[in-house]
Amino acid sequence: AGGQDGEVGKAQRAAAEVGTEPTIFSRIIARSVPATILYEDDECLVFRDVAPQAPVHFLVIPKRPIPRLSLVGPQDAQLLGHLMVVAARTAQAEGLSDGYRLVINDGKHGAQSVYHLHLHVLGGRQMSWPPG
Ligand SMILES: CCNC(=O)OC[C@H]1O[C@@H](n2cnc3c(=O)[nH]c(N)nc32)[C@H](O)[C@@H]1O
Repeated sequence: AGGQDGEVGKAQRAAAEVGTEPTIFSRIIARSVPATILYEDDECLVFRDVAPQAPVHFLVIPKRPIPRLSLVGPQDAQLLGHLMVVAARTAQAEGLSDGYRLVINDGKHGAQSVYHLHLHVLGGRQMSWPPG
């Protein structure tokens, strides 16, 4: 969805509000907003994307509300590694044996629209390259 009201437009508006208030993902963690949850532990939550861009499309998020990847430091390495291991294990559980796309969008040019760090896992169809 192009233009100002598409994901990129949403991303540009969201970029202006980074870290000002809790995101929708904090509400999903708190269960005050519903989501189809695939996995949870002390450090992270995995749930299906509300607007799937592939037959399988889920998000892996840390419970700590890190706004975006460009803000992480060495102290986050263990957590970031955990998110990737959980992404891989959940992809396997979702039957993505033919492979999948793992995406982290950072900031305006990355079309990030929710400023709570999240890993996208998309699978179940042939992905293209380069990404748009
Ligand atoms: C567009 C890529 N850049 C990005 O930042 O992705 C954010 C991702 O979060 C998804 N999403 C937004 N609100 C909700 C919600 O209430 N519930 C769920 N289950 N997913 C949501 C949205 O569809 C997008 O893929």
